[in-house]
Amino acid sequence: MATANTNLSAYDKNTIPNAKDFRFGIVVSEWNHEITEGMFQGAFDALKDCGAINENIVRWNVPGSFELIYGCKRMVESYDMLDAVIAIGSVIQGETKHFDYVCEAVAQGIKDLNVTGNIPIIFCVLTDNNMQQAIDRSGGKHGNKGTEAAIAAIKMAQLRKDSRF
Ligand SMILES: Nc1c(NC[C@H](O)[C@H](O)[C@H](O)CO)[nH]c(=O)[nH]c1=O
Ligand SMILES: CC(=O)[C@@H](O)COP(=O)(O)O
Repeated sequence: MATANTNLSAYDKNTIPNAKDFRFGIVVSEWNHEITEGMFQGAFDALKDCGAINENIVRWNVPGSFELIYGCKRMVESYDMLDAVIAIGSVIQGETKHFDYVCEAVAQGIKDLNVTGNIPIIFCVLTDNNMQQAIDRSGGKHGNKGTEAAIAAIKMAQLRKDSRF
C-alpha cells in the first residue's frame, strides 16, 4: 500500500510501549528545513505523547541528508545511554542525478549503522519528486513521516531492551 492510502500520523497508543524510560536522539538535516522541521515536530510530539520526557530527547542539526550518517554515528558515540536515534531528512528531485546519489548514500549509510551498531537508527528521510509530495508527508494531507518514525523508534527501543540477555 502506498503512502497515499495511509496516514503516516495514525497510531494506536494502546499498542505502543510506554517511552518514559527511553532516551532518544534526533538528527535533523537543514536542507529543505521547512519540511524537516515539520517532521521533527511530528517526531517530538509523538515521543512526548507516548511518555518520553524532554530531558531524554537530544537534537543535533546537520547541513544535509548526506551528513545524517556521520551525525547519527557521532551521536551514538557521544551518548552511551541512547535507546534509538531518528535521522530526519528531505531530499527533493532536482535537474541532475545528484538526487539519486544522495538518496542512495543516506539509505545505505543508515542501513550500515544499523548492521554494525547496537542502537537502532530510524530512517525518516523523505525522497520526493517535488515539494508538494514533501509537504503532504511532513504534516500535510498524508500525515507526518516524523510521527511514524517516532513510533518506530519506540518499538525498536523496546525490542532492543527485550532482546538483551
Ligand atoms: N539537494 C539536497 C541535499 N543536498 C546536500 C547534501 O545532502 C550534502 O549536504 C552536500 O552534498 C554536502 O555533503 N540534501 C538534502 O538533504 N536534500 C536535498 O534535496
Ligand atoms: C536532491 C538534490 O541533490 C538536488 O535537489 C540537486 O538539484 P540539481 O540536481 O538540480 O542540482
